Amino acid sequence: FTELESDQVARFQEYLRIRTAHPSPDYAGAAAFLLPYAASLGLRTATLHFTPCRTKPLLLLTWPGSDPSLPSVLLNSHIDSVPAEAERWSHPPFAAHRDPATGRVYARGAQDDKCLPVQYLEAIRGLRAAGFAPARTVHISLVPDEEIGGVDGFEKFAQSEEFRALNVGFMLDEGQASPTDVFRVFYADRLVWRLIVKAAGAPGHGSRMFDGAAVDNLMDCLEAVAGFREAQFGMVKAGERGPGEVVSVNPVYMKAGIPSPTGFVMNMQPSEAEVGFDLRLPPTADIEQIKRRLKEEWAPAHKNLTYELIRKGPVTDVAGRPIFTATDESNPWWSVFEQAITSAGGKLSKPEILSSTTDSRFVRQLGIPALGFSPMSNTPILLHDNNEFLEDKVFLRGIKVYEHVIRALSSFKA
Ligand code: MET
Ligand SMILES: [Zn+2]
Ligand SMILES: [Zn+2]
Repeated sequence: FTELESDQVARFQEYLRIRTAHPSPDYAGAAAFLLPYAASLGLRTATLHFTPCRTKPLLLLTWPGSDPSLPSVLLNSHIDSVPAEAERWSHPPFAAHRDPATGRVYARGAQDDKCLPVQYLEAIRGLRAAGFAPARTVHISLVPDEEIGGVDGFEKFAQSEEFRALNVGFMLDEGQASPTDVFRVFYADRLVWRLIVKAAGAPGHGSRMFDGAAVDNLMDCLEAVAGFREAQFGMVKAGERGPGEVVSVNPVYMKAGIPSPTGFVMNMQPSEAEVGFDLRLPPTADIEQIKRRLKEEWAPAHKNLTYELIRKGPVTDVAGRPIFTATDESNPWWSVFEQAITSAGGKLSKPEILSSTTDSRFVRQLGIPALGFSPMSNTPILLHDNNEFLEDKVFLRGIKVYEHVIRALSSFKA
């Protein structure tokens, strides 16, 4: 590595060591790292707040273009991460340990998505060093709370006067790693709902066999959901659909039992039980059909099951259409982006629907095109997983890719 490259990896590690994981993300620590970093590159910086407590800053970094009348380019990244089960990691999740043999940097957020701001900023450093000046203004937004739905983050930002004033023409946001050597790009996200099913039932002695116990009723629900899940997953396994093109429904928590000082009472059947599901739908999926299934098959009232289905975020754009960004000649930003990847020596896979969900949905809802892209090729998909890592060489290559991408997007004149 050159001295610059070693410094770039070191800055990535420094950012990863700031504990921005939920449930108590250190947003102040992240701001104290990112704002002076951006200022040292000559960017304008601003901090926005959308909560009265002002503990959830949204950082806005700006590289002014020579023609401010042109719509701007926005590069987004969320500051927060999901939690980590430290004892199950081979390296501590906030140490950002770099394995000298493989170059892997291990940390919560290494892929999702704390590589991005450092790559954006280092690409700008490279472009400035090369004497490049953008025609369009380039903004970087670093937002709180993406992992918990974005309610106090991008959702409020997208509705704000400050956002409108940016006159955003196109946004790039996080994508997902690619296990092969092509880069993946995403034109839509799945819609995210949370589903909670509660079962009631007759309590009784742990030894007694009877029908209609709460856990028994809940198991009927789980079985019905499992059948549906298997059919959806089957289409992915058979290669008929991409992982973003089916409905996923996965149990993420279960609650039942009567607590005792040593755990749970073993000889009583409880009168309540509960399960939470992460439910995701492709933008064109029929939610009414899912609701019918829920009422009739997954959580029928006659089995003493009740449910709550809560939508997280918008489902259609300003014109009432499913939220997605065009990846054909109708969207000039698409070809500029595609050509920039080629000029960087990269290859793109066929545009996909992201299986997870990002802040892009709030921008697409406004009718502004947005693509999900994280330049991580030859990398296993480890977001929200244990031992999340990104290889130093892959991280550094990403900086070069963004140099091409930012150069092209900010020079593009319609
Ligand atoms: C609950 S909104 C989405 C949060 C996160 N990005 C996910 O896809 O799980
Ligand atoms: Zn993310
Ligand atoms: Zn995530």
